[in-house]
Order: sequence, then C-alpha cells, then structure tokens
Amino acid sequence: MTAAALTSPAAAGGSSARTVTTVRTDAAGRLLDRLPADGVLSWVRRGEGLVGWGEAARLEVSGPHALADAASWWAEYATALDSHDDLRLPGSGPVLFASIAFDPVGGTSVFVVPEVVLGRRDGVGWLTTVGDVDPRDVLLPEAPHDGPPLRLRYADGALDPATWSAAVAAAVERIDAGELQKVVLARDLLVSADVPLDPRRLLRRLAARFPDCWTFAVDGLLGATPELLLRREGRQLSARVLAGTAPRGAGADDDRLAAELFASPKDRAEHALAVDSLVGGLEPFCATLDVPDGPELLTLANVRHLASDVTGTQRRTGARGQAGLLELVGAVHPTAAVCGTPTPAAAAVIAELEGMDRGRYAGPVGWLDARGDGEFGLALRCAELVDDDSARLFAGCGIVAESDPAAELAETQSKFAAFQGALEG
Ligand SMILES: C=C(O[C@H]1C=CC=C(C(=O)O)[C@@H]1O)C(=O)O
Repeated sequence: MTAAALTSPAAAGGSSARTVTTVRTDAAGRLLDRLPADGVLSWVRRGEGLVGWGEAARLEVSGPHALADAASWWAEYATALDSHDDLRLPGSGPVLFASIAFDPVGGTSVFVVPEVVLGRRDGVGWLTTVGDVDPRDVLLPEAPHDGPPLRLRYADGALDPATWSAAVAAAVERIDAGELQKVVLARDLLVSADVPLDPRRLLRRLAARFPDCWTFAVDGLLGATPELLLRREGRQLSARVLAGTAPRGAGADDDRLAAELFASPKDRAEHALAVDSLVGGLEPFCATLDVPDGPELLTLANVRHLASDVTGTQRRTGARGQAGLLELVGAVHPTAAVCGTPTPAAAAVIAELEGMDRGRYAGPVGWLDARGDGEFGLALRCAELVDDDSARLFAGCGIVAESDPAAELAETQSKFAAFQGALEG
C-alpha cells in the first residue's frame, strides 16, 4: 500500500466493533434532495441508487497493488462491523464508495465508507448508519433548490484547442504508421465561478437532464456517466460499453445524424475495439458471456453513442470464481472506451500526447457492499472540484485511422456541454 489514510478504529484493527444499522425508510423518495452541502457521495440513476455523506473510514491508495490493497482493506473493515440489515438488498448494509484513478498505479484512488447512506431500489427505500448514530437523527430536511445563476469564467486546461487538435493529428499518424489501432485522447477545461459551487445543485441538474446516466460524486469528482463498466449482483455481471459518438441536431437533422452514426464504419470499428477489450478482460472470469451482435443507439440530451450491453455469469470455481468486484474492475480497466488498442501502446501515446494528468477522470467510479455486489461506471462527463469556486472539466474521444481533428474537437465540446449545462443552469 503506497499511500493510505485510515480514519476508522475498526479498520485500523481496534477492538470496538462498529455497529451498522439499515432500516427501511419512506424518506428516500428524492435521494439527491437529502444531501448535505459537504462530502457528498452519489450513485443515482432514474431516482434510484445510493447517496451518502460523512466519513466513517477512508482509504487513499496507489501503487501496483492498489485495487488488491483496497479489496483487502474493505474486507477487513466490513468483517469487523456488527451489521444489522434485514433488507439484504444490493447496497443495503455497509457500503464503500470508490473513485479509482485512470492509472491506479501512479494515480491516487479514493475509497470512502459513509457514515450515512440513503438508498432506493425498485421503490424500496432504506437508511444505513455506521457507528452510534440513531437513524432518525441523521435525516436532513430537503435541501433548498437552485439559487441565482452562476457567473462563470472558462479557461483552457493543459492544451489549448489548436494544440489538442494537433495532438489528435499526431495520434492519427501513429495509427497510420501501424503503432496502434485506437487511442482515446482527452482534454480539460477550467472553470471558475463568482460564488462557491454547490455540488448538490450540480448533481440535481445532471440527474434531471441525464436520467439514463449514473449521476455520481465521490471526493469532489462529480458527473453523469452513460457508461457502466461493471455491475455485479451475486454472480451476474453486466456492462454497458460505449464508443462512437455523434452530436444531436435539430428536427430532421437529428434523425440524419443518428442514422449516419449507426451506419458509420469508422464509429462501428471504434466501438468494436471497446467491446473486444471488455470481453477480453472479463472472459477468463465468466462461465457464460453474452455479447450482442452489433451496437444499439443510446440517445442523450447532448450526444448519441453506439452502445452494447454485455452480460455474463461469473464462474463458480477456481481462483477466478473467488474474484471480488474490485478484482474484476481491475481486470477490465482500462477498456478501449477510455484508453485504446493495444492497451500498452495507447497508454504510452496518451502519456506522450495528452499533456495532462487524468487523475480520476476516465477511471472506475461507483460503490460496493459487504456481500460483493456493486456498480462501477467510468468517470466521464464529469468535473473535479479544484476548490470551493473552481473546477476542472474533462472530455475525451476515441481516435482511429479515419478521425478528423476538427470533428474530434467538436465532439469534446459536445461532451463538455453535459457538465457546462449543469453549471450554467
Ligand atoms: C472518453 C469519453 O467518452 C468515451 C465514451 C463514449 C464514447 C466515446 C467516443 O465516442 O469517443 C469515448 O470512448 C469521454 O466522454 O470523455
């Protein structure tokens, strides 16, 4: 464990077992409305999922064994808890929120056990508290909704648009030279506001505009991702792979753009590489794996994607049958939706051309419970809060042989628009 910070006596091996209590509640109707202003944790889609706050324990970790270290830490922590959970649903009982670095070896991944979790699944609401907390004392009144519009100033991130477009052209040359087939290049955009940014306001707006996405927040990384890296429920595994993007248009133009995306050989090739990389990582762990013959269209407010829903069943036997969700996540990440093909060559091109540290952007983000169920998306369409009133937005594009730098730049602008919409109201 290269870097670790534990804040829980139970996690640190103390003798006092902490109590975790899950009770049913009717107060989980609008999860995001219940969050306090600080330390927000979220994984919400179509009004269901989990929100949390407070920190019963925290781990920050990097290094070659970061995910294995985190898995052992969580197993040890969860085993030491005295858990009372009659619901036994995925996400009830003790829960760990996680935001993993794009490069878990060099970057810092953050794991947080909230003091309070509010959850909702299939209309059933619950509240989980860690420690000596009476569940009735922790529910806050619904937070006030929007204040006045923010005054925002944007600035280039690591690369200005022209330099980033030149990096895309350089990547295409490397692809043409046969060094690799695909690389995902990202850029960042800095924003500062005239008043402190309220994460609750941003999350509520994201959730309202992107109901089919997973609205997430962990340790100041907020966004609404359309891409599910991996869900585990018992032995059932599922993922939604995305790659291949078109902007939205007005009226008949929108239908034309959708039809062009669906038929585009360039986007289909880019998509197939992303599916292959997920399948290659997951297959060794699976007894069954169901991969659709071709992608479908996923329509969001700002863009459309080619999408493939992959499902599988984890093996029952052998070491891979014992693998937990964090090990599975480590096996599939980074897919070619965020890195490229082949992975090592793409990672090297990203390090050379992108000119920025991705941090936790494009890394796995989500949650897991003590039974091993959980959901991880890819941290896309997101921003990292830098301080109270500023943030760093991220957007990236898959680059293949046929990519046009101007079109890829426009695609990053369409993707930035997801978070900009939440900032601008
Ligand atoms: C890397 C991003 O998107 C990925 C996911 C969907 C579509 C993508 C694309 O078409 O390039 C990217 O692979 C991002 O949004 O920052």
